[in-house]
Amino acid sequence: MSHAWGYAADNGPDKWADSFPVANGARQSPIDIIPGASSYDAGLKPLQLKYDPSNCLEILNNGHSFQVTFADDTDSSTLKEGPISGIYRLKQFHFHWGASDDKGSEHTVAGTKYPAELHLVHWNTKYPSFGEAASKPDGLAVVGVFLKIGGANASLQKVLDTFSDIKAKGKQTTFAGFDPSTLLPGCLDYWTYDGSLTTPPLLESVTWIVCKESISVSAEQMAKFRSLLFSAEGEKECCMMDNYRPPQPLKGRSVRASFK
Ligand SMILES: O=C(O)Cc1ccc(OCc2ccccc2)cc1
Ligand SMILES: [Zn+2]
Repeated sequence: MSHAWGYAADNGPDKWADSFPVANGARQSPIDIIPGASSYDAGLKPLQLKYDPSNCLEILNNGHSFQVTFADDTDSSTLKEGPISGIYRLKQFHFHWGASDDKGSEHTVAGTKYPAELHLVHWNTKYPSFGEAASKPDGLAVVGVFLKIGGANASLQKVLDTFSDIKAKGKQTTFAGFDPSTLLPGCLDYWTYDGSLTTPPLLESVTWIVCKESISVSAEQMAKFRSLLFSAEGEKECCMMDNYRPPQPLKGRSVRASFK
């Protein structure tokens, strides 16, 4: 791929293997989760998520999604327990979504697509930094949460209210004091499997933790997601939507469930 990766026909998921051969690797993400084929593991612990809103720094349009970035120089916003060992620090969260409400999530559940999926990205503090951790098989842990059309989500609205400041690629603005735990479902039952980043460089370093329960988003709020741009200021406007990779081959991996 001579030009940067994206989600269009000429630089999208079907083309990523040209520049990132690991795209055809043994532990790629996302996957289609088939509940009946997952195995309940009584040894899986409940997730221990503790986030400090004062770590929330800014929100950025990176041209692929928007992301909310956190200070990760201390253990004040962490993921522990669940399927992982040790302490993983929250680095950022972002979303993937569709052009319409019938698609947009990366993981699917027995073929069902959700309109969007939230990813909370954490890195293993046994490594010195996110960048170092991202290249290790146990380096990252991403909590995935499905968004389902329903009532408006007041917590999500705080994020959407910043969009006028970050409409174009490369725009960022201060976003302080946001508590990401307000975006989590009430029940933290999950599926877990070994996978990868779902965007280039597609590194096979992610322990995926996908919540069974979704959070709500209104159709009007989903329309707001689609008002962001893939394009930078001064470029031909291209609305940000369908920024999801489709499910990848399981290649013999097992998916464990924390619930019966
Ligand atoms: O949640 C996902 O989509 C996986 C994912 C998680 C983190 C992420 O960070 C970008 C990045 C990671 C490693 C190296 C360069 C860039 C990129 C993708
Ligand atoms: Zn993601």
